[in-house]
Amino acid sequence: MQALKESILKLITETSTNLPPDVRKAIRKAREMENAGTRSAIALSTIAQNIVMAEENVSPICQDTGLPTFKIKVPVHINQLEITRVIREAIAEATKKGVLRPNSVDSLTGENSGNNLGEGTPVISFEQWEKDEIEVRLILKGGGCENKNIQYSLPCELEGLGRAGRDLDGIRKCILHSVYQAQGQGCSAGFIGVGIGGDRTTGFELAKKQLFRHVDDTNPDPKLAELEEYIMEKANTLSIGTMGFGGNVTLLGCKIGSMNRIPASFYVSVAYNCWAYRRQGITIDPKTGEILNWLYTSEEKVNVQMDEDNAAAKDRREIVLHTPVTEEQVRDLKVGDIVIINGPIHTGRDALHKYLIDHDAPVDLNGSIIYHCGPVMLKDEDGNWQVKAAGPTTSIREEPYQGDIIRKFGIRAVIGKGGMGQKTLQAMKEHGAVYLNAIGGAAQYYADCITSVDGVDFLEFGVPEAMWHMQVKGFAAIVTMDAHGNSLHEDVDKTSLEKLAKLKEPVFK
Ligand SMILES: O=C(O)C[C@H](O)C(=O)O
Ligand code: SF4
Repeated sequence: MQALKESILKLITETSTNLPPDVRKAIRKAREMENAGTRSAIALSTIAQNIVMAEENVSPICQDTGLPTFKIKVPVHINQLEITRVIREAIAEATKKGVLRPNSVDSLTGENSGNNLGEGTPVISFEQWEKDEIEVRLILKGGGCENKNIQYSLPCELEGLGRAGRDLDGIRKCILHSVYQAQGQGCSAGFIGVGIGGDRTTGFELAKKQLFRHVDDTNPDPKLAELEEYIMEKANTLSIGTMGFGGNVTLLGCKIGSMNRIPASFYVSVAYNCWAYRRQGITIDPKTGEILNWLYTSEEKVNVQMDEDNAAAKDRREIVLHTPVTEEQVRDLKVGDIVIINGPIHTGRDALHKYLIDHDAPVDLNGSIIYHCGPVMLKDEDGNWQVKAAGPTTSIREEPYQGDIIRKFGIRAVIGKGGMGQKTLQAMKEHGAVYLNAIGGAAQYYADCITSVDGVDFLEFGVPEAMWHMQVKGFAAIVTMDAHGNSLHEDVDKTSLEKLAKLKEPVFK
């Protein structure tokens, strides 16, 4: 199997950089459903642009290339140990090339292995089958949407929907609730895989297995097909929209599987996948290791871009900010404004926020903008850092720290995605700061706005967690929390909960 490593490397590269046609089709359809000029339409336009850039640059669609998970089917005589060894080599090589971000972190020490290899990473599972070829499927599911997975134990009480019993209607309620609770934090509009039954482990496995189905297939079980269709229709009435900006499209796909359970347990497990739904598969010749077929392809090229892409945003103020920013400038901003940033900004996420609580910052952060981002970085031949991908990460993880850090260091704006909570909103009001929502997953689009890397601190935290000092030009984001106590995230949460409550009455008897 000489060619196996090359084939796996191609699979990893294709999965990370080129969104499959069925996913593109779903995004295209979403674009057609949103009205031009709205926040969600603008976000989808950026997403579409990013998809095209990733394919052209052969670079990650999103900087979070997730936990690489391989599902492999082999004929009986195949050596699984050899395949595992080759996959691990290919993963390390893809990381070196910047196709994958180094994402494997020791849970006790926090140390990043630097090559995506470590205890439990990547995930590789085998199954035997009667066919002659090898099938390898890969999913790169990022952390933000993984954090939005949810498991319900029936019966239970659900916000907005009341009691969910041990029947099809209870299952219906859980699935609707799973979409509501994700809000924009998992980079909506998303796809869900649902597993009914099993135990806590096999339920989630079944849910994730659904994510390998084609977006446009029909469930062979007519009851589940009906439920999938119902969820697709109703989830889109919640008006959560792209990135939680409000809008007509909240869910892009719903796939449901069912398995037996034991009498005392009744789980509904939901795996939430962001729009950057990166999964691909190949069949391989077991003699040569060469690729025979790609599993998620189509004859026609699906164009995600539209004529409206250059249309101006309707009724929206566009404000250019040069860093450092003054209190007066941020107090003038309102929810809904588009901000274009020029000048130096600094990245910071989980490790940095924890550190800054009781340490000084390595640079002056007065008037600065902090970007919640863990980029993919590569050093070029001259030893200079190059940004390979740099979209925002989910900000809510910094909620316990952010307010204190804004006050302590005089930060004027935070860029991230998914919004933050009351504690941060309060600090922004008191101190004079804003939250700027960038488009999650648009890692190529934002990498393009970074004109140079001035330096890095805390590289010992690992590439994603380090504090990168960058110069940006034309970096666009939307004000979703302002210094007057307004939060678009709170508003969308509230209205979507009201809409969820409208779906309380039983549907499936
Ligand atoms: O880790 C990241 O860069 C992003 C993450 O996938 C997230 O959605 O928060
Ligand atoms: S940032 Fe968004 S698009 Fe990227 S992996 Fe996380 S949830 Fe997915």
